[in-house]
Amino acid sequence: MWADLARVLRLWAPRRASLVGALLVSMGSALSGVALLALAGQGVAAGLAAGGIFGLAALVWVRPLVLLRPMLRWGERMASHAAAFRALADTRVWFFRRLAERMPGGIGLRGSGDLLSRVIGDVDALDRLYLGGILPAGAGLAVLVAVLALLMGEPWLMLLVGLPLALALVLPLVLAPAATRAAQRAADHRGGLRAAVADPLAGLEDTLAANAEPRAMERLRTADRELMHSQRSLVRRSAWAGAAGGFLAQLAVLAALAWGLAGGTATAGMVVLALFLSVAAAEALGLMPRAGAALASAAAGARRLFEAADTAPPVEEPAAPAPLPASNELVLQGVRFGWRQDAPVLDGLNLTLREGERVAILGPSGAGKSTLAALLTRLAAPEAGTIRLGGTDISQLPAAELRTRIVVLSQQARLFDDTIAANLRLAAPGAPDAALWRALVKAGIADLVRSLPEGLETRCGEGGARFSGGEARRFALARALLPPAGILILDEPTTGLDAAAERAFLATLATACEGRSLLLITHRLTGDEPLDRVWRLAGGRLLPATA
Ligand SMILES: Nc1ncnc2c1ncn2[C@@H]1O[C@H](COP(=O)(O)OP(=O)(O)OP(=O)(O)O)[C@@H](O)[C@H]1O
Repeated sequence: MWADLARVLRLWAPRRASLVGALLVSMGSALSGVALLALAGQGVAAGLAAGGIFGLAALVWVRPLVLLRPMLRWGERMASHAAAFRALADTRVWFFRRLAERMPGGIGLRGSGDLLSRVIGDVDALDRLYLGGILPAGAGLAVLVAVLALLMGEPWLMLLVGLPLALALVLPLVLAPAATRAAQRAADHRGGLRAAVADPLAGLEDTLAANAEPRAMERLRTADRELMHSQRSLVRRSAWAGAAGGFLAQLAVLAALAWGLAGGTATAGMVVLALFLSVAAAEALGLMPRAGAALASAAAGARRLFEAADTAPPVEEPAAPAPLPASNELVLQGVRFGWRQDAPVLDGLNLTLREGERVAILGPSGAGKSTLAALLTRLAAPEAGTIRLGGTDISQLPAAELRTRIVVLSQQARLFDDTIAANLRLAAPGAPDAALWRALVKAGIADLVRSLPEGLETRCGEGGARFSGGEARRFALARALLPPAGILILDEPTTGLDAAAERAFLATLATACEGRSLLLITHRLTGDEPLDRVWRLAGGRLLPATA
């Protein structure tokens, strides 16, 4: 667990200044509490010794501290939370980027709910490392050092008071590893609960149509029970740790009292000081053992994050990238690839797509057509053979640059819950409205957008729910047409269109793809497609369609 937590700290290195700054404020705040009570203690002790009006000098110093303390408290809260939130935001972006690089090959997680739990819940849990672990430990350490320094004149008293306080400070380090398994279970169950909510809600229509809501509810109840169970175990540990911390703090008070009683009146001044100091330390150190559970939760979150983030990316970026070639000619030679090692989907595939050529690849379901599109956009890499763009092996090209040349309209192209304009600009940020309209015209959906009161600013709804399947498909095509890519791959572009719409769509294809190479991936052809050549994908290879 310590290695995971250390890695989190390394991730937060760019925020070191604000994190350390807030830690110093927190230590200052804790020390001001000690100073306040130490001065009060001295005042009382001086009063006891003089037997009259006591501690006037102490009172002079106490007054500014009375003001300073709440101000430092306020500053500590503000600074520490701001620093922690910034560090968490960085972590979330880092994690999202790592996921995005690994998702195309299938990251092997339990689904979107679990993934969401990792991006939100597990990242949030990391704040306990700082707010629940480092910050109180820093403040506690400062207080302990101050107490020891102030009692140094009486070594035995220092030892008796300091020992239980030091124990309270180190207890979390002992308790945290033991709580890790419970924290891990709680984090996993939280992920399970989110999945149990998100999955049936995402497919609500199917859930209702299959009368499956009682089963979905049962799954939710089970996930809830499991989460409650693991959380209870974690809370139990935290409660025991809290009690242990309280006990150790009281022990320090008791030790000071016992030492005083044993020493008689000669030691009264130091005893009063020690008593006041133990009370001040109890605030900073008494709750310290509970930090063990906080550290365990942070470690569990970190482990789940790194587990997902460290999955091997399906495609490595080139160490020394080659420049984008001028030509858009695509040549595939002897390409072999399988999603599982023992099951090749493509095996010895050859294909040449010349500039401006329009080629169709036919094949039954599962033949590997979409797999080919994934290889061409470097969402996966061939096990053997080469794919060259303008003579350069695409493994030498950065994926992002390659995708400015090769654009795919995938089978599951998705509209996001945003405006039509934002959905289109996903492919070409900064594209002017005129370019959006040109793409909409080419995709044959401009008239519909013109008829909408809010035009380009109309929201699409989640998954494009605001539009029919065919309309959503045309918007996705417009998005694919927007960037000036030389090669367009259309994977089953007419899915969801009726026969008339399909014909109309294919009729627009020639204009839509003007000046670009086209690779049309489909189960069947209608005869309306503007094609130069047709291939059939069978047994992992391409054969002429007539063969
Ligand atoms: N990400 C993936 N992880 C594991 N296996 C995959 C993945 N994508 C595809 N496959 C498998 O690879 C094989 C080819 O799938 P692919 O989607 O390329 O076929 P397809 O020809 O496009 O089929 P369809 O026309 O039904 O879309 C199938 O057996 C499929 O189960």
